[in-house]
Amino acid sequence: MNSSPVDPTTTGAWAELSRLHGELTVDFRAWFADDPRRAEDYTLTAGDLLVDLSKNYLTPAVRDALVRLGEQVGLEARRDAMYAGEHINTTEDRAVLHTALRLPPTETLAVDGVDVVAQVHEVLDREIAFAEKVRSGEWTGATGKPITTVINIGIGGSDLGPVMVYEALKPYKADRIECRYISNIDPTDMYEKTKDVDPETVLFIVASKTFTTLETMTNARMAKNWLINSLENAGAIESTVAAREEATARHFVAVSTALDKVAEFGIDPANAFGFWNWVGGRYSVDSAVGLSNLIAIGADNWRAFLDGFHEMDQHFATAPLAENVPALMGLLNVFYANFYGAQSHAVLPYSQYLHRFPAYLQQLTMESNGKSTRWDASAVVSQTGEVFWGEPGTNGQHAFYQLLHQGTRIVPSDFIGFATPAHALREGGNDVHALFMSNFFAQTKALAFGKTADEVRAEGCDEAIVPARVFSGNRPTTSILAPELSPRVLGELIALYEHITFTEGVVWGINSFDQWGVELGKKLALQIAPALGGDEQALNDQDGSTRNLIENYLRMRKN
Ligand SMILES: O=P(O)(O)OC[C@H]1O[C@](O)(CO)[C@@H](O)[C@@H]1O
Repeated sequence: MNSSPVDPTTTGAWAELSRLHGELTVDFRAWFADDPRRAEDYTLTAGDLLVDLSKNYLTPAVRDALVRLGEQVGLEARRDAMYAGEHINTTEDRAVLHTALRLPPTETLAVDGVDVVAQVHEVLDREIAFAEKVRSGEWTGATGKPITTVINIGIGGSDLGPVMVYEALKPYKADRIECRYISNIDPTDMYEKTKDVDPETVLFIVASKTFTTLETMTNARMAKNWLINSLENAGAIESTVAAREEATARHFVAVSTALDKVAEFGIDPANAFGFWNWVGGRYSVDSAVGLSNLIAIGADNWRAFLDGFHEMDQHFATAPLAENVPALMGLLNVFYANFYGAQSHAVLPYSQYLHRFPAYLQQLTMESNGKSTRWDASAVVSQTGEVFWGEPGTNGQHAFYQLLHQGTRIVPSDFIGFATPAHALREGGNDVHALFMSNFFAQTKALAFGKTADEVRAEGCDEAIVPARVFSGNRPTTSILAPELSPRVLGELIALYEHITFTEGVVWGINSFDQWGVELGKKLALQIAPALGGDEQALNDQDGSTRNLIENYLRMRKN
């Protein structure tokens, strides 16, 4: 399975797409007028998601060619290899099995001789038991008070997923529990998140796959000092080693694949929740990394969340490519990136609760596919990766949509909306959610169909500014609609983008599961840190620009 990837540019499908790209005149007005069934024909479902692809550069011939591209690069075989636990993460010689995190307990999946489903459910059951104790108040801090604040300390995949899910599922969370997230090594993050916290009722979750990440371990040590000092200064615990150990055990738990390092940190192994090296950090929110979310929303909602992932996993595994939503969306992204020169992709959730979804997707997509090397170590043969970005509607409309509507670049955009809001407020007799969703539909309509010069003129516009008020239209969007933003639907959405990312990676021949590109900066930071502490040699070892910057930094610094 890890033999050289197919060079996509040599496939018949690529040649066909190239030909179609050259011939195709995208004209959504004409395409919809000529084909009354277009909307239906290109609207698919996956789980609870209705996905309207009709405002994309799809014709029957393009769709066929995209499907053939998937076939010719071996998308289905590689997907099956991933699901079966083959070591498709070549540079780390690992299986890639986030899909096993959501398999029902009735399934089995032997990987390297071990049933991973049994392992997953053993940890899940322990997590659920722990979360229920915290939620019920049975789990108390060192002074006997129930936990009211959960602070997750982690970064990257050990933070972005949990924050995003916490924000997205706030309507499902227990009232008496608040979760906070400390990720940045900027000490102000720690300061702001702890300054008003009662140390007697806080629980820290140290989440780190490796348990070596500089930011997380530094913040975890700071949190431990803060906790012990705060409790001692308040006279809440004795100033003894035993009291400190007891306080650490009551107020700290860990999530990691490196349980030996968790014990070294002083966290009771009984309060550590493991996962496995076959779960990539950015694919880990549905592992124990989501413990803060499980505590917030409870076991039933958490199971529904996992069911949503599984539903999408099954769709990706079984739907024919022509109806396979993640596969088609991934293949379309390749079409835009490689044939239309699209460099970025907007994700525009029409839900304030999804305000961290684009940030979460940035790590998922860009850490996965921002690569120049293929899985057999050869150089890539086409542009790879897309810059994912976005903000919730309607905020984005008043910020960057100008570029989407009238800019010179093509920015394929995914609109995500929900039929029923968590809070159906009204204003002046109006249903505000309906007003909100009217904007969703209006934007996708405007992007697709634009406004001609004649239409502008018909409004009596001064001829001199007609060109500035023309909208070209023909800007591609995908509309994703779901009944409501429930735990299950959120699981489906996350898995959808995981599989879109995978699909793109397979076409480009990329190992989407390593992240060597983040290593160099991490190492250099460790070499540079002594220079900021006054080490002359370390300063002199730097290049001219870095040395100059550090000298200026030291001059400006007040303390
Ligand atoms: O969970 P860990 O091991 O602390 O790693 C945090 C993050 O750091 C990275 O390794 C690199 O940024 C991410 O892939 C990962 O999600």
